[in-house]
Amino acid sequence: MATDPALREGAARLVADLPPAPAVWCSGLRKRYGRRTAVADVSFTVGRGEVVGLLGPNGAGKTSVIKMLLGLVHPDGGEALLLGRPTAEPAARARVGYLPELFRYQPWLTPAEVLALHVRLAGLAVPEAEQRERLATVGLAGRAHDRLGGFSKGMQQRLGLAVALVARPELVVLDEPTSALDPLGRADVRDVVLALRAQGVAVLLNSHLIGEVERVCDRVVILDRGRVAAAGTLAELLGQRELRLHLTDVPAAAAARLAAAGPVEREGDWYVLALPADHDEGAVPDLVRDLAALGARVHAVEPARITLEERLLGILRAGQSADHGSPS
Ligand SMILES: Nc1ncnc2c1ncn2[C@@H]1O[C@H](COP(=O)(O)OP(=O)(O)OP(=O)(O)O)[C@@H](O)[C@H]1O
Repeated sequence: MATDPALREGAARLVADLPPAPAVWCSGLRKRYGRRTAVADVSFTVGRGEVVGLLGPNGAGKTSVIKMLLGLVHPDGGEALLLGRPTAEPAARARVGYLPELFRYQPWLTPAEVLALHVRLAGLAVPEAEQRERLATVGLAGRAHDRLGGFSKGMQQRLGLAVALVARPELVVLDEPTSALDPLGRADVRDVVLALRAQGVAVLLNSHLIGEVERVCDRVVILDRGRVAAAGTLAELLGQRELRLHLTDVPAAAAARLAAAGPVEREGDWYVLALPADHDEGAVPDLVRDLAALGARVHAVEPARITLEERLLGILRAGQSADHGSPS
């Protein structure tokens, strides 16, 4: 069938004007190893320039999902696209940097040689100065020409991060990037992730260090037994803000005023009030004024918010008790 060149051009313009495909898109991913289901049903998206944390207990399926996304493990079901291309296409992975959970580089090579090798494998021309910069980013500038045989685990992990960054990726997948790092190294990785986001590079981060995820991630996907147990922005997941009040001599009218403000839990003289998500700015000062006017003695008022760790534990425990309660 002959196609009209004007029509073809118009279609090409339309496609060029579309927003870029997400960095990661997956739907209904499934994987079994023998009789064990590692991944039952996983769908999520990582937008361009977005930092998404993958959380979950041991064996939840995080590494299996990452390997399916990268085309290293063949899924039994579902679909995945990397930067808009099917993961099975090698071209899909050309602009993806990956730091695997377990890896070992050849001990006779130097960091400079490892980076040069990965640049060649990626088929890119990255100048040596830029490769040296990547080593400096991960704190290995002074060790560029030392043999890896004498490197500590943490230094190898730093090199792994440099490898993931060297070929100018548009998406970086980090599987437990800080497991061997000291606190300074962890802070360095945080800075690297934030710098990547500032450059518009998307990051998928699998880490058991929840505080780390809470500090750098825009969104979190929580996996439990091969399924997405919860997903959302930190504001969505941790949305409920709490107010801790230290009160004594609380008359019934003040207790009623407090209860009218939202659900309250009492621990001795401390009252923990869950503020409604849509509370306005005046709600807290109005409450404190009313409590005092009604005769309560107000010793302290502290804002509080549940941590991601508390939320994660709540989700996982709720999943467990739902399972125990359901008929088998
Ligand atoms: N190659 C494999 N062969 C057999 N079983 C596997 C294989 N890889 C993973 N599994 C199983 O699949 C399940 C999910 O494992 P996976 O490594 O994806 O979990 P994870 O969430 O990354 O765990 P962790 O936090 O401990 O690294 C586990 O029960 C694991 O034993």
